[in-house]
Amino acid sequence: MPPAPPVAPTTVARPASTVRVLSRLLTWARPAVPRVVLGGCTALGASLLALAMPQVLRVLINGPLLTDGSRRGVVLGALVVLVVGVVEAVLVWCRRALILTPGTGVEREMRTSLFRHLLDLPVAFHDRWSGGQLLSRAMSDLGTIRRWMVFGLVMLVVSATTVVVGTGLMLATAWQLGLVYLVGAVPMVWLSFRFRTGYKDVARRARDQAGDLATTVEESVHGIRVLKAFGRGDDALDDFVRQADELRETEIDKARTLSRVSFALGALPEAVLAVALAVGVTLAARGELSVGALVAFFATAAVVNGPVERLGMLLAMTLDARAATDRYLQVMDTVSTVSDPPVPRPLPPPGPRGARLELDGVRFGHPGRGAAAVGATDGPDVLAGVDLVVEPGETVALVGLTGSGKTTLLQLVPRLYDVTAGAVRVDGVDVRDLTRADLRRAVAIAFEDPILFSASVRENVLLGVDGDTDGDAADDLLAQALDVAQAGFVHDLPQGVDTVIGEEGLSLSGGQRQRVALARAIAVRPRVLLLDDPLSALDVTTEAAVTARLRRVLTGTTTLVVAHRPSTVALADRVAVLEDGRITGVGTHSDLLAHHPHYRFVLTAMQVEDHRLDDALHGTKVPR
Ligand SMILES: Nc1ncnc2c1ncn2[C@@H]1O[C@H](COP(=O)(O)OP(=O)(O)OP(=O)(O)O)[C@@H](O)[C@H]1O
Repeated sequence: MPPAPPVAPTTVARPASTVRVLSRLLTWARPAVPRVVLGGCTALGASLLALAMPQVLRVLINGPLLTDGSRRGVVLGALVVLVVGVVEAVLVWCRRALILTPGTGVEREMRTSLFRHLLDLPVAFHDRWSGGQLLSRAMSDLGTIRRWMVFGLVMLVVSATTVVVGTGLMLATAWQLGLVYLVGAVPMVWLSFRFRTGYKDVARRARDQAGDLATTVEESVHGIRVLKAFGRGDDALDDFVRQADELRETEIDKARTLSRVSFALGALPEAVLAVALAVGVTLAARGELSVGALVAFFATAAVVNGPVERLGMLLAMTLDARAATDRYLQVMDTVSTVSDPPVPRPLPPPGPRGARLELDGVRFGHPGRGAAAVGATDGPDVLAGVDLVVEPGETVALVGLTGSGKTTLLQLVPRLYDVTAGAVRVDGVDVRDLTRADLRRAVAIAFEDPILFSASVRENVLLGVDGDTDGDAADDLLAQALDVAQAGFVHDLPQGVDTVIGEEGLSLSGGQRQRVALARAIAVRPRVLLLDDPLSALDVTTEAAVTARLRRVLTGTTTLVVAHRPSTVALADRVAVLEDGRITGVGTHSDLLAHHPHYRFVLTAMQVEDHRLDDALHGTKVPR
């Protein structure tokens, strides 16, 4: 069963007012403003023309119709109505044509900015944010913002203006009836205000729950093999249904809140008009109001009532857009703590034997899940003062018990995380003083769990190689990297190195994926190669062959390798023991074996694990 998705952490204090939040969309929407404003003007023009119609009616009724019965006047009036109607239709079409394209442009721009920012944010951010929450921000939240921008915003402005102008016209046409309408508007304004407060929170809750649901789908699909293998499909379904029910409840809550206000905004104007009708007819009967004015008042009220009834729906769209914008800005406002220095330092020219790697008093603790800020280090120190030097061209194996921090230490070198104290230096330069591009050209890492992309073997292996490397040089790098990583099997794939190896390389075996991932690190020809037990899925013979080739070919590379097996340790020049967050011993395998009790303990644990795997493979009972 997939773990419950974490609640997305809040990373910045968010502005409270809806106008302020939505106005920040201008950062991306600025190029679209002229067309949106023009579209809004045409929509407003159409709406004002609709309001003009009753005035034409009034003139017609009070003039040619009721007084002299002139046919010419009636025909003229009818022509005016026709022209006004046609112009109104043209204006509505213009609004749609003007606003459609810029809306999609803004959505695209915002989506690209979000993706760029996600790529820039440090691993610590991605540790704490679930994929579904980010996916729902990139897709449905941005869709909501686009719809609001091209329809909700424009129609809200147009409707509000129509209501104000229309009420003014009603007052001018028949002030007594206008006053009745104004009195009726007071509860409508109050209701709208109450609606705003209630709907805002529920709109945000629905979006967060939709993000959690997306996370559950993503995790379940990702872990489908585990769910099936352990027969936990029903549990996963139960979990999904529970979350889907929660979301449904929230959506119903939203719909109820909206329908209450929509009902009130639909019924109240009608009730007010009923009162106005009674008053109006009485006044007309007494001769205090002309029939033309009475008809014009009600025709205007009919035009105004449409926007009033729509106000609830438009307010709901606005509050949905606010919730979506809040969620979008929550990510965009997160400042990347791992960034390039203002004045970067260059690396000295590479030496013939690789770089000197130095860890000096390095401390680091993973920020706890749900921490308030990416840079927060409220977790305990995993590394509590690591001192280690790997000389140029040297291969050092890093050993320690499970969870001692070996992977964490490796990840500090290419700045996947930044140290909280101390420094990591490559050829004497603090990695934080280098641009990330320079650093990642100098340092390459191969992980134990190799992530391959849905692309050809060639693209996967050359991922870290400079894009402007010419074709032949890239082919050489590819061939050599595949050779060193003993990944010759790729030539037997249907299209050789051009075979697309499927989503995350799932069509390859674990050992094959590891070798392609290792080739990817080697192809960079880095000064420092970091291997996080990247050969764990290989048999001992292939591992020995790979390591021997590595040592022969990568003479200009300094290697730090996390070792989980005695066979990996044996291939290193020196071994460093990580214990309680510190390096407590560095030396050759035999030195440490003789003098370092913790090393002996770790090695014994490795051997037991190795035998257990071996026995398991050969069907022998494993003593515990
Ligand atoms: N992303 C993370 N967020 C929070 N804690 C983490 C994270 N990654 C690792 N840890 C914690 O840091 C500690 C060190 O983990 P690390 O993976 O570095 O150990 P390791 O020595 O490589 O373990 P192993 O030998 O099992 O691979 C562990 O207690 C682990 O739970």
